[in-house]
Amino acid sequence: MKILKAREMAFCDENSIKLTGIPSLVLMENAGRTAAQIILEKLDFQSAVVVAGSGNNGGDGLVIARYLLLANKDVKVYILSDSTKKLSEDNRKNLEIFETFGGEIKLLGKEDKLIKLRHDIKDADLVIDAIFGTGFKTPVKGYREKAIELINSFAKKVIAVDIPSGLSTDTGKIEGTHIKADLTVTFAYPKLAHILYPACEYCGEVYVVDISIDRQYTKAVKRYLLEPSEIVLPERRKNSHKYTYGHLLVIGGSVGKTGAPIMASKSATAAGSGLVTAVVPEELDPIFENSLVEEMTIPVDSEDGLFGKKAPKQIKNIIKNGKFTSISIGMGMSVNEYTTGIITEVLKAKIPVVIDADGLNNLSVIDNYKNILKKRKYPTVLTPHIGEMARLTGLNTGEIINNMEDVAKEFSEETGVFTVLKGSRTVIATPEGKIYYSIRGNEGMATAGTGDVLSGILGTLIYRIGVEEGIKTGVYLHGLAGDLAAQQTDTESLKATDLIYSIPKAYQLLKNFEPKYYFCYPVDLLSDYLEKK
Ligand SMILES: NC(=O)C1=CN([C@@H]2O[C@H](COP(=O)(O)OP(=O)(O)OC[C@H]3O[C@@H](n4cnc5c(N)ncnc54)[C@H](O)[C@@H]3O)[C@@H](O)[C@H]2O)[C@@H](O)CC1
Ligand SMILES: [K+]
Repeated sequence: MKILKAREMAFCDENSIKLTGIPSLVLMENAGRTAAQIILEKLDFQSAVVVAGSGNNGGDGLVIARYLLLANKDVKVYILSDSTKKLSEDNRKNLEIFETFGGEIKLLGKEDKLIKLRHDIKDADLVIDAIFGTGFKTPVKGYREKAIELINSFAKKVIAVDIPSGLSTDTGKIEGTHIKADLTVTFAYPKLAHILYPACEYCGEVYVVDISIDRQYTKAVKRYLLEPSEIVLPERRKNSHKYTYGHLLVIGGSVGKTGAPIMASKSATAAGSGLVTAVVPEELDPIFENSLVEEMTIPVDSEDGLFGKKAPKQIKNIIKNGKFTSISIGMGMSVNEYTTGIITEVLKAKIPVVIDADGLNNLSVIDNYKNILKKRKYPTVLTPHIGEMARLTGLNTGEIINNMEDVAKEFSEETGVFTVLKGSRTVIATPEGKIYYSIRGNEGMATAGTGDVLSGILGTLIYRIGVEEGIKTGVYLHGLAGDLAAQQTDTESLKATDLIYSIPKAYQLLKNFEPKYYFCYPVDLLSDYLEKK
């Protein structure tokens, strides 16, 4: 499913109304009725206060209020405006319909009625926040801000219509007072604020409902949420052998950092590589031999436990003479002139390459590395975290954190590589400008080695199912393995090897996943599966 920005949603709404001919009141009716249905289904309550703004979000709130009234709930409606003349046309129309159905509204256009609002919020089982939606412009001030504060302080449960009021649709940033919701019902598509941290933490569980907008008007949007129903899985054929499933070359390791390539190699086997070979510094080979059972090693020249002078040429020959199907390089390889030479050789390989960790640090010290990437004719995947991206681009970490999507997109478009920019919400950018987000993963994965696990998974899957699908599935599988591992332990104690052991279960969950939602579905389609321990 796509993830939209406010203007992309508005463009789609406007064109659906103008060109497809669906009346705006029908869209609003669909939005409000389906939201009411979710509220009635999910929550046990008798009384509700609807706090509505003057725009179309408020109009949705009035439709919800009508359906709650029809369901025999006690409904009180506050409109945050001093005059019905200031309401949007569809809002006013729904206000009139609500009154015709016997509903009562209170106009709250200045601070004088806040005490009454506070009293009603305290009395009610839940509050419906329909103050601002996608038309919100920060900041919120005056009595509206106070109303939001009252809701946050006294409501037993808060349901946000479209987006918690006070959050900006297009970013994860928090810029002022905003609603803290327990549940959000949004329309047609999720928006960035529902997905990105920290804003998404204030949305509660997010449901997306279809309101009959015409989706042809979002064709230009190339930003997607990875979904279990769309994930492509590798397949095993009965009549096959290990070479059918690829031979991944893992290159990495140095004294003190042997675990990194070991975890990448083991993850590759768990992700379905037919064969895995780790190229490692010779002096450390016994350590690798000891830990890697199913995986092979090729020791190359080393000095003081680091890749040595002859290593680049040896690796060049290994790649040339072996029948490898992809390479994952960088984990724990350290940075010196020889390792830089190794990266240069690897970039000449005529197979897909995943570069992570020190591989990226080596890359960033190569003059003109962007040109080398641009000229490379075979798929390249870079998996930087924010610090590595800062070294690659020269941007400071703050600039990257605040513009993850744009930074990844520009980098991929400029260099022709696939970028997996890792963070609390990993962003994938393709050379053609597509963006993918995954909502899988958790804070427990902010621990050493989880990146090495991702390198091994990606190295395997970009061969098994193609580069773009391999990255999408790999990132999702990695996050899901983390979520499953977190259920077995505590997020404090989660460790990278737990992820490797959870890969089989993650595969099974994805293989057995059956989408059962139409018109209305949670953003996290696996939430039911993951809650069950
Ligand atoms: N046809 C459509 O476009 C549809 C829109 N829908 C709803 O309409 C919403 C968007 O409606 P609107 O564009 O009318 O915008 P909103 O209802 O989100 O809010 C805009 C209103 O609030 C005011 N406002 C914005 N920021 C403010 C601030 N900081 N302080 C005080 N006032 C502020 C604006 O002047 C305007 O009156 C969506 O979120 C959704 O809930 C749905 O009904 C589905 C159909
Ligand atoms: K809202």
